[in-house]
Amino acid sequence: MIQKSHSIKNGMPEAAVKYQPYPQVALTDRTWPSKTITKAPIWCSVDLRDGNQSLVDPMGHDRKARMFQLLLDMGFKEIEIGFPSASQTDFDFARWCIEEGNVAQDVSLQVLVQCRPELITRTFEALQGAHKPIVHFYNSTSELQRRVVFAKDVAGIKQIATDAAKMITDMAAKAGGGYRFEYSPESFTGTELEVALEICNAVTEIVKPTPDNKLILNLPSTVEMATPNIYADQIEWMCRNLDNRESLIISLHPHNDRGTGIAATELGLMAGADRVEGTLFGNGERTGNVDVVTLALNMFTQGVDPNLDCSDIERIKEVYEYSNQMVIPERHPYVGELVYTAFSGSHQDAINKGMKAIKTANKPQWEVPYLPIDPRDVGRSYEAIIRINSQSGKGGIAYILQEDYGINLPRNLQVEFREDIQRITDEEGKELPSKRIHERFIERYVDQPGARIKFVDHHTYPVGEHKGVRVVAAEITDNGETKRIEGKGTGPIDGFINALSIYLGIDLSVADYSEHSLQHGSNAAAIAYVEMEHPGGKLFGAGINTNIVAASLEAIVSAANRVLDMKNA
Ligand SMILES: CC(=O)SCCNC(=O)CCNC(=O)[C@H](O)C(C)(C)COP(=O)(O)OP(=O)(O)OC[C@H]1O[C@@H](n2cnc3c(N)ncnc32)[C@H](O)[C@@H]1OP(=O)(O)O
Ligand SMILES: CC(C)C(=O)C(=O)O
Repeated sequence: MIQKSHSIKNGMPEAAVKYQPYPQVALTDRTWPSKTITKAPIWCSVDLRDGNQSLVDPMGHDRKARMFQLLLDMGFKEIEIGFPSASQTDFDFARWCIEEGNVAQDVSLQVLVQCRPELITRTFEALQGAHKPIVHFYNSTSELQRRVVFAKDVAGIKQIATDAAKMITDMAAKAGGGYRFEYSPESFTGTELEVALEICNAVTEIVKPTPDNKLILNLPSTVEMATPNIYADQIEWMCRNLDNRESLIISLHPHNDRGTGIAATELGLMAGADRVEGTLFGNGERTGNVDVVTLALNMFTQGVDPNLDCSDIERIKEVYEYSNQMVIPERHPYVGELVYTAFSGSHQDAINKGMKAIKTANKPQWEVPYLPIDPRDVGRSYEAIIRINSQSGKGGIAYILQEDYGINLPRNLQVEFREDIQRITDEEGKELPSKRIHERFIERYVDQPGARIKFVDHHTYPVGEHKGVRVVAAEITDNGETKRIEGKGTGPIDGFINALSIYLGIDLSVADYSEHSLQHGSNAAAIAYVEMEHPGGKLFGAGINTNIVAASLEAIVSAANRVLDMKNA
């Protein structure tokens, strides 16, 4: 039984009694902090092995085959297809990949095996006929596992690794060569560096790699135990001290127990590693393996070609969800449903302005606030960039009306309409879809069901001796009754507002006016906006018509109706 901690603090056992801090690495002249990642590593997908071994229901043939095809399509050149000595399913899948998988010659199939003779023999059976397969053998080397799991000292653990290395290289030679090898001191992050170095060097001595036929030395963060800088120190230390470094490919295999798998991998690459093993979106044991899609897209957004095709992230997600039978959360980097969406006002305002600026600048560089990547680069659209709820502002509402309906609200109308939308979102406490925002705009400013005044028609004619002044004679309905009204002005807007002011007995004037064509919808209509000054202040009206003058006069009527509503309220 696990001994109970005596002292309790904040309801939990006292941390310093139950857990120990991870030791620092003695590397005062570390160089990785000033390095940058300038090229993609060699990628190896371990979805079909490490990912698969963590699933509630491991993949059968169909789920594996679909994932395998995706990995090939994405451009992985090294794919760990399973642990063929562990199960018939994995054995048969290896045979299928070799015999029917249509694997190009530049792709290496990789399989995992423990350092156990019967499993190694079976692994070679599974690999017969494969082109340059990678035999990946491992044994655990950590202090804890040496003591608790294997009950062996360092020499005994080293012996497990070297015996397997001998057996594997002999079997490969007997089979006529053509194999590649990978060795992992599993639980590396729990292993003293000198011990890991001694065991790795012993394996290297047996495998005898050359610069043309390198050994992959995989240094896994089997369990992530410390901050990412410590992993980077460990990798730099190993890279400096390993024998025959030029004949080695140093590989990372990070897990994500502390939630810093990505950071650890990036720092590990800066520290000198050449290769990364990981899974799509980070499926894997416990909190997962490192997420290779995020890693690749992190590189991409730094201007580095990631050498992995992530251009159809929806397909990657779909296959991930089918094959792993797991669901990707909404906030997952680059792929989550909500990661390209802003609900909050200031973010929406900045995105709206950024998108406009990028269109105007017409430059290839992407620079939109709050969007570190152009969603279209991964096959996502701009549709969901902005969604409206009670946290939203005028910029977001304006963006939606512009993008979805071609309605380009003047700034002061954005402010006015936002107050109306805010009332609704506060009342309902939910997201307001784009369609409802548009319906609300049309109802309030354009259609105005139940409004007192409707515009019907107008014509203008000159006023005898006054140059430039015209009479506007218009037909309107007032609560359904047809009325003829008349006014004077320099143009139809001026004259019509004069006519309405006289008719309603309210002093009205135009404070601002604008219009534009409406590209959306079947009719090529125009929309006009009028900001109307009245004794109680200013407010907006809008009109939509295929005739631009009619649209303007409708906008005046719209504003007048709203003034009347205010007076009656
Ligand atoms: C960190 C990782 O992801 S490592 C990969 C882990 N993946 C898997 O285990 C998935 C597939 N594994 C399996 O299906 C099974 O474990 C098998 C078929 C490989 C082996 O099954 P079994 O022999 O029945 O059982 P089990 O796994 O419990 O064997 C453990 C034994 O192997 C030894 N062992 C474990 N790993 C290794 C290794 N890498 N090299 C040599 N011996 C090992 C253990 O010390 C233990 O020995 P003991 O029986 O003397 O106590
Ligand atoms: C076999 C090794 C590489 C492994 O999966 C791990 O350490 O997590």
